[in-house]
Amino acid sequence: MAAPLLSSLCCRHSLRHCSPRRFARNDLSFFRSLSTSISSEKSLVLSHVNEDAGVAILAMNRPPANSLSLELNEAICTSLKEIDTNPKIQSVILASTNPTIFSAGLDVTELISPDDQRLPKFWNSLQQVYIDLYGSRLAIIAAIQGHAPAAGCMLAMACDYRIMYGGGEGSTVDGRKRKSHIPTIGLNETQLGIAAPPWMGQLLVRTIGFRPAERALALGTLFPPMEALIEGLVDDVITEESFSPSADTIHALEKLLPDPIRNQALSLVMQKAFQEAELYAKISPQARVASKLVTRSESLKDMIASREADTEYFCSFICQDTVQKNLKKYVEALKKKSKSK
Ligand SMILES: CCCCC/C=C\CCC/C=C/CC(=O)SCCNC(=O)CCNC(=O)[C@H](O)C(C)(C)COP(=O)(O)OP(=O)(O)OC[C@H]1O[C@@H](n2cnc3c(N)ncnc32)[C@H](O)[C@@H]1OP(=O)(O)O
Repeated sequence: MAAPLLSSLCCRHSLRHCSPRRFARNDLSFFRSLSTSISSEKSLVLSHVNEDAGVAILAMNRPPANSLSLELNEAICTSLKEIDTNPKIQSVILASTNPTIFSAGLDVTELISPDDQRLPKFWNSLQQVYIDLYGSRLAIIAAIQGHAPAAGCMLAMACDYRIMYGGGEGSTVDGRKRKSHIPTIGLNETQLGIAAPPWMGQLLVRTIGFRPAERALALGTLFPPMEALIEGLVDDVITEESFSPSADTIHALEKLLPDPIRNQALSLVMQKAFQEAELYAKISPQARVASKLVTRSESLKDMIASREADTEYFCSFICQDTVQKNLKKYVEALKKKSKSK
C-alpha cells in the first residue's frame, strides 16, 4: 500500500496535463457542467468531476453521521483513486452530504465487541484514507459545513486547506430560516476514554504546533469555528448570515443537481471551497506537488513504516476490557442523547 502513496506524491503522469479553467465565485454553471459522476460502494461517497474546471467534488454520504466504517473508508479511497487517474483534475473538494456533520469520526460501533478479522481491516482502511488524502497529488480542500470530531478532524487535517462554517441562522434552500448550528472540530478521543493514535496526534502537532496540540490532545478539545481559526486548525471561517439564494437559482439547481449535492451548491462554504480549489489548480502542478513533498513526505514515510505495529497496537488496545467498557458507555450516552432530541 505504501508504494502508490509516494509515487502519487512524487509525480503522476497527470501533472503534465493541467488546464484549469477559471470560474467565478458565484458561477453556478460549474455545477451545471458537472457531467461525470462516480458513485462507489452503494453511493457511500458521491463524486463529481468537472474536467473543464479541473476540480472534483467528493462528498461523504453515509447517514446519519458519516461515521467512518470499513466500507466508507474504502469508498473514499476508491473514489479518490478514480479522480486521481483523471489527468485533467487538479483539485478536489472533500465535503459531506450532511449539512451539520462533516464526519463524526470512526464508526464507534466498529470498535465495540469487534470481530477479530474485521478490526485490523477496518484500521488499515482508516490508515489508507489518511495516506491517500495526505499524500495525494491533488490539492484537497475540506468544506467543513458541520461537526468534525476525532477522525473527522483527521480527514480535514489531511487536506491542503480547510474552510469551516462559522454558524448562524442561514436560510434553507426553500427560504425558511435554518436552526442555528455551530459546528466543532478537534481530536476529542480522550473524552471517549481513549487516546488519539500517534500519527493522528502528530498530525495535529504539525497543524497547530506543539504546545496547543499537547493541550488539545490531553483535554480532547473540540473547537468552535473562530477558536479553530485562531489556533490554525482551519484556514478560513465562513458565515452565511447574509446568504439568501434567489428563487430562480433554487429552481435551476433543483433541476440540475442531485439531492445530496443541491444544498451544498448553495452554501457559501462550498462556493469558497471552489474558489480555493481554483486557486490551487492554477499553480503549476509539478511545483505544487514538490512543495507538498517537502512538508509531508517524512511524516508519511514514518507513518507507513510503523503501519503494521500501529494496527497491532490498535487492535490489542481496543480489545482491553476497560477500553471496551468506556466505549460502551460512550455509545450508550450518544444514543440516549440522540433519542432525547
Ligand atoms: C498512546 C497511544 C494510544 C493509541 C490508541 C490506539 C488507538 C485508539 C484510537 C481510536 C481513534 C479514534 C478516533 C475516532 O474517530 S473515535 C470516534 C469519535 N467520534 C465522536 O466522539 C463523535 C460522536 N458523535 C457526536 O459527538 C455527535 O454525534 C456529533 C458528531 C457532534 C453530531 O451531533 P448531532 O448532530 O447532535 O447528532 P447525533 O449525536 O444525534 O448523532 C446522529 C446519529 O449518529 C450516530 N453517531 C454519531 N456519531 C457516531 C459515531 N462516531 N459512530 C457511530 N454512530 C455515530 C448517533 O448515535 C445517532 O444515531 P442514532 O440516532 O441512530 O442513535
